[in-house]
Amino acid sequence: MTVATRASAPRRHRLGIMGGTFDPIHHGHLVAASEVAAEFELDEVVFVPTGQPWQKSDKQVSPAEHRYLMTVVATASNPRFTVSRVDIDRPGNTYTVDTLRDIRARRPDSELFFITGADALGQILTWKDVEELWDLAHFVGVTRPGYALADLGLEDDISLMEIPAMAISSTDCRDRVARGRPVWYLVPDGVVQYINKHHLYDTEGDRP
Ligand SMILES: Nc1ncnc2c1ncn2[C@@H]1O[C@H](COP(=O)(O)OP(=O)(O)OP(=O)(O)O)[C@@H](O)[C@H]1O
Ligand SMILES: O=C(O)c1ccc[n+]([C@@H]2O[C@H](COP(=O)([O-])O)[C@@H](O)[C@H]2O)c1
Repeated sequence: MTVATRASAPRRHRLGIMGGTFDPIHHGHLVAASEVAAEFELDEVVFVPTGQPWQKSDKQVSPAEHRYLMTVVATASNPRFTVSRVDIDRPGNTYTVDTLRDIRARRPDSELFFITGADALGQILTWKDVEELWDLAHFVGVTRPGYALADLGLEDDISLMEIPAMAISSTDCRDRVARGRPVWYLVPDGVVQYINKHHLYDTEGDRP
């Protein structure tokens, strides 16, 4: 006798995407990715350094290769963390709609989760082609000290999540290096060494 069995659909690969300028990457970014990965049972989180962050065009941003390599150094010890060059290899301004299309094209079998901090989430309605984003990925907004988690009325498309408060910003890390203050324990050790080796941010000639 043969027994008919219904094949259950295989679980789709769950891919988190942590986009950022990462100038430099710090422990706030890493904790956010780790917390969302645990909560949403993600198989992988890909960190995507921006190419040209158009909403930071009034600020000086370090060369993309430095930001990319610091991201590689920072994530190397976590087997579930990877880094993508899609945004830095695409010419022109970086838009998340392009990031998500490119990653979907490369990873068609994955379910995508885009991770943003409360400050970025508060700006999301100003992003290019925002209405297309919800079809490309599920968005997860995480808490960040100093910013309120905006309720955008998009609860079907955006999950909000409280994470351990890490009062760290890349701006503060850059300012610290410029003033000769340490960034040990704010950024991974390898990133401290990378900043030191390449003299990033030390406009006054001081080292981290
Ligand atoms: N301490 C933090 N806690 C939670 N999320 C964060 C934290 N720092 C950054 N993020 C989030 O990580 C993403 C990338 O941030 P980004 O690379 O711009 O870092 P940043 O510290 O905000 O940099 P800058 O100070 O230069 O603006 C954004 O979604 C941002 O909201
Ligand atoms: O798509 C947009 O128009 C857009 C505008 C601003 C920021 N983003 C994305 O938001 C993420 C965080 O950006 P940032 O500038 O806070 O580092 C990063 O992946 C950016 O590409 C995207």
